[in-house]
Amino acid sequence: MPVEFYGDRITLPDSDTPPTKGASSSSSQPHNQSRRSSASTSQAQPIIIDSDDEDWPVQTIINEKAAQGVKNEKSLHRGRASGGGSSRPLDMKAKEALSVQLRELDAEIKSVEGQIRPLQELHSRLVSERRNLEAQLSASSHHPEVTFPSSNLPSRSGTINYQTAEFPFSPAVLQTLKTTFHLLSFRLCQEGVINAAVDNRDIVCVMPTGGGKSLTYQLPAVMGRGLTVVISPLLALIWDQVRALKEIGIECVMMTGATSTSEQNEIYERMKVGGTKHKKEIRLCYVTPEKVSKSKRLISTLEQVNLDGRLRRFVIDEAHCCSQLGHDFRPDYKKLSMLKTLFPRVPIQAVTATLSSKTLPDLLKILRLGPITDGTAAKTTGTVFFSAPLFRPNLHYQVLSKPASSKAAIVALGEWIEAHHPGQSGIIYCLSKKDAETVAYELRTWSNGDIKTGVYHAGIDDFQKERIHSNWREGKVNVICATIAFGLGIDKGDVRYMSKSLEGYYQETGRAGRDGKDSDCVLFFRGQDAARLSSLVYGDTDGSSKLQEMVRFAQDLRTCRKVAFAKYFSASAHLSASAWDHADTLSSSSGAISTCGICDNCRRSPDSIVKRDVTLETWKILKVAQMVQREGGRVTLANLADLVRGLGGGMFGLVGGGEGMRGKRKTHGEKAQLDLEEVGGKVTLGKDDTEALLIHLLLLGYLTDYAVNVYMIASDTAIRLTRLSLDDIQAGKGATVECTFLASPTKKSKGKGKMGKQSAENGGEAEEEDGSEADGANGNGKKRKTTAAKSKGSKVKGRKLVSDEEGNGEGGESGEREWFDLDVSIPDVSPPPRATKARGGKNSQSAPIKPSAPVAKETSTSSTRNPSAFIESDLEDEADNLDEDEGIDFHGGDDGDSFEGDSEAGWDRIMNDLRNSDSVGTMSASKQRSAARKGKQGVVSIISDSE
Ligand SMILES: Nc1ncnc2c1ncn2[C@@H]1O[C@H](COP(=O)(O)OP(=O)(O)OP(=O)(O)O)[C@@H](O)[C@H]1O
Repeated sequence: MPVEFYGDRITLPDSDTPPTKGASSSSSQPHNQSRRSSASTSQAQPIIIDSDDEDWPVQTIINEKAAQGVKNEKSLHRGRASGGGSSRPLDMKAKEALSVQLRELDAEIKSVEGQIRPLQELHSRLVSERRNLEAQLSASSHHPEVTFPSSNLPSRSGTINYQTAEFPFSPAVLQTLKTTFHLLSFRLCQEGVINAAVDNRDIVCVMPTGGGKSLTYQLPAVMGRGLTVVISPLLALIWDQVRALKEIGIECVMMTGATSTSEQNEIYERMKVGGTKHKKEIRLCYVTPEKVSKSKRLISTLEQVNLDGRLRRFVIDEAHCCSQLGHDFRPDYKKLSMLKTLFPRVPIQAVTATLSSKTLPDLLKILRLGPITDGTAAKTTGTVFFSAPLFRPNLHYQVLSKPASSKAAIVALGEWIEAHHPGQSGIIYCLSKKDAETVAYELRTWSNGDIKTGVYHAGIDDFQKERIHSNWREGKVNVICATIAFGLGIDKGDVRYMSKSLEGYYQETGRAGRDGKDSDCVLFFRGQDAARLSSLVYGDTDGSSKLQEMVRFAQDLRTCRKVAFAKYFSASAHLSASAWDHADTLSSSSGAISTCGICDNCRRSPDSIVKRDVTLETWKILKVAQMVQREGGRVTLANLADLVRGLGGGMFGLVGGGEGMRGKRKTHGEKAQLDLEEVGGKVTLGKDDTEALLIHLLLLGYLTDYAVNVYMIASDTAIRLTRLSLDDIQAGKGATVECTFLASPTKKSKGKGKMGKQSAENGGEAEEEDGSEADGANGNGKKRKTTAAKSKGSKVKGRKLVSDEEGNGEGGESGEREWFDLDVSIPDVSPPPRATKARGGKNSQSAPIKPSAPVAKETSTSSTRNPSAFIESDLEDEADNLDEDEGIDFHGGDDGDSFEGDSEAGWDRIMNDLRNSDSVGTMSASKQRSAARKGKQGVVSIISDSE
């Protein structure tokens, strides 16, 4: 009679009485009797052990007779002797007796383990031998349905070059590529990785996003018998891959939290049995890391498959998620270290596109992999390492300046899409779920429905996600407005258009141009975004430093984007800078890298940017920041930009309880006023340039931020300049600070004289600091002229421009502001805004981009290039990131412009539309409440609802 053991209870399944917790048996029989009968009569019957698996009952089958019967019997007797199962408090003697029994049991378990181990080893050896024999047989019969041995003998040097087609199994590999995957040739290091996989090696493979990593494990998986388990982080990725594999007739399954119990039962059964006459063997099983770490049933099934010699390989996709040092750490990935412990002989293949030098050793340690060995000269032991050029020459990177107002940003976005990729596929990555929803709605409204948008983020339920995903695939939706939840793994060939980190940005842009055709990756960026992003990365390991690099990338008007990526990712020889150019592996340590010739900075006209001496402006900014600090105030980046430019009457907010320089205690919400004459007058840079300079000073370390990186203060470094007087600075004393700005065509046409000693330089590094600490004159011995003096003429001209173009010709502050907002130029690839749709807003700001010669490869025009793109967008002002409930002072958006969603009616309209729309996802209830609350309060403040 079978006995079921439910955790701490034993029941007789055919008993009438259901088992009750704590009781040894639910039957009327005495415990002893039931247990004895179970032990004595259930030979060769399974004991079913329930586990704590969350999703379904877990059953580990143990053959009582073969393995544990005697031991179980013993332990049952022990339990009986000690009154196990009783809830009576135990006296000292009984406790001691139990402890003794426990120790005995431990000793016995240890001894049994000792006996099992040699058997397990023997089993693995036999399985391996069997594979060898099978392979030899297959080599002679040329039958592709086999597994392959490590049959490529090392060369004389004792190493193996996997990147060749000289293996006994190479013909079968090529045949599978063509007949099963319908592909003609390999890309990048695919062939090497596949060879190493067929050779049963542990592998780490770093290939660019969209480079074709999937094939490197899918192809070996369909050669020969056995099951390959792919651990992948995202449902969207899993759906996509399983769908694609099924389309080409490969037996694959997925097991996620959404898989029903009956489906799972069937899958487990099929896994255990392998191939039968009626059902083909499952070749690939996709699971989430959560499933692996939580499901004992899955693990026990895999153990059985392994014992049967059919567990071929574990693939860990997006393997960088294992490491806390990576940009996307996931705790369940870390638990994958158990794989090598439980399945020491099953090879592991870790694949990723973004693996930094710091992450690689950590990854090896977590996955318990051996030291790496180069795939082109691999030792016979260790983990074979492959990497491929990480730069994809079909991706055209571009950073566009995001207009200050949300509405203008939508207009810029919409115009860009319609100009370059009308009616085609794209993804707009947004910073938060709310952003994604708002952008989707606004874009669709702005375009009168021409741009069909959909929303995809973690708050959308699985059913809707699937629907949006398939609508997008079928072209019913052109543009998905998404958070990174839509990012990893989405494989739609014709995505053309588009963070918190460059790794994330690289991943996101990797969705574009996966069919190999030219595509655009556009980052809409504004300095204020940095503050908003800062609060989102707060708490992330290295979050701030990663964000700094992202901001540096976005601000950089000179460095080739490919070089910038390479610099960032190439901190070690493992991922050398040249890895962006060549299919190098570990052996490469050369730092040489060519420019891409196709990004905005490569194509930028040399005279469209100017490098200016901004030491005086820097001094003023730092002085103002110090004055605000001394007064007990606090300013955001936008506030500080306004303050130094003399806007808002020099007012700034104070923190409650502080004591200002006038010795008076401040009340929360109180404001103070700044006298800019104390610092020699205002900074006369335009709004955008001032913001750019503030970010530049943040990157140089003169300014720093605090309170979740929202407020700006002068750093300790600031003293290098602020210790000097205005006269000293004007006399050219102290360090020189330079910054590169976009040049306006208007200013340029007025001649270099107006720029003073500003120089327009092309190429080389972006902004740099002279670094001279000498208190004497500048290097050129001349006095430092102020930008104010230099640009005075232009300023007046600017006001006139405003007057001419917008008919509001007012001077003063707003005139200045408008003039600087006119300090923009539309990339000459853009068409003029459409006159038919009376849409407000300014055009996106960018230096004129003209194809510059020589260009590495011919760049397509918008008409010939595959028409769609990948856009990174954040449409909220930094104030939007703050919650008024947090008691943080802020001064609202500096443009006074807000979404319609800021009013209750506006939100209602958005939500109704979102609900009724076929192409746009719905908004969560919490968001609705939040929106309504904000509407009532009339405050431009939106709770950050990031992923
Ligand atoms: N050898 C090849 N020839 C032609 N197309 C290929 C080849 N290998 C892969 N592809 C195609 O390239 C696209 C991207 O491949 P895949 O999804 O494997 O990329 P990936 O490296 O996993 O990207 P990601 O890291 O972004 O998930 C797919 O559409 C795939 O069919």
